[in-house]
Amino acid sequence: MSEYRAPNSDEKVTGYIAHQDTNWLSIVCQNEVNGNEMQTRDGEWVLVEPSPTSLIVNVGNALRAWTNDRLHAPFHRIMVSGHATRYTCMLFSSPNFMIQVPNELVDECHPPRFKTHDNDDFIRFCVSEEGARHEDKLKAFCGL
Ligand SMILES: O=C(O)CCC(=O)C(=O)O
Ligand SMILES: [Fe+2]
Repeated sequence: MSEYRAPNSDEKVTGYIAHQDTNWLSIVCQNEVNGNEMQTRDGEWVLVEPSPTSLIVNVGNALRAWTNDRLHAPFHRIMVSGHATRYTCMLFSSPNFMIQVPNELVDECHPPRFKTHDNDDFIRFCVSEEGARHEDKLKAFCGL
């Protein structure tokens, strides 16, 4: 669970800086207080506004690697404003095994994008000083 305190102002403040998830999939349920913004491939920030009965399902870098970059792991950030505290409940699924691009996803138009790697090593890289220096941590860690 996460709690994002209400800033009690109309101005948007950062609750969580822009990042890509390291895992396979993230499933997020929020208490009807918006704040999750996703970046499109064109660099535009879009507010995610799920219905009260919807969940946000987000692709992380592990699934991006396994699909040879075909699934996009969007940068996202949490921006909050107003007087309501935002709560989210999240489920992260994270593979703790080797990630190898399947042959079926490699062809002339889609050359291999990532070296076979242990996802635990990738997570360690993400939280290291070296990892912190890179915006696209997956590419920096195992990009081809
Ligand atoms: O609170 C949210 O909507 C998502 C939080 C998030 O992006 C994360 O914990 O990785
Ligand atoms: Fe996230």
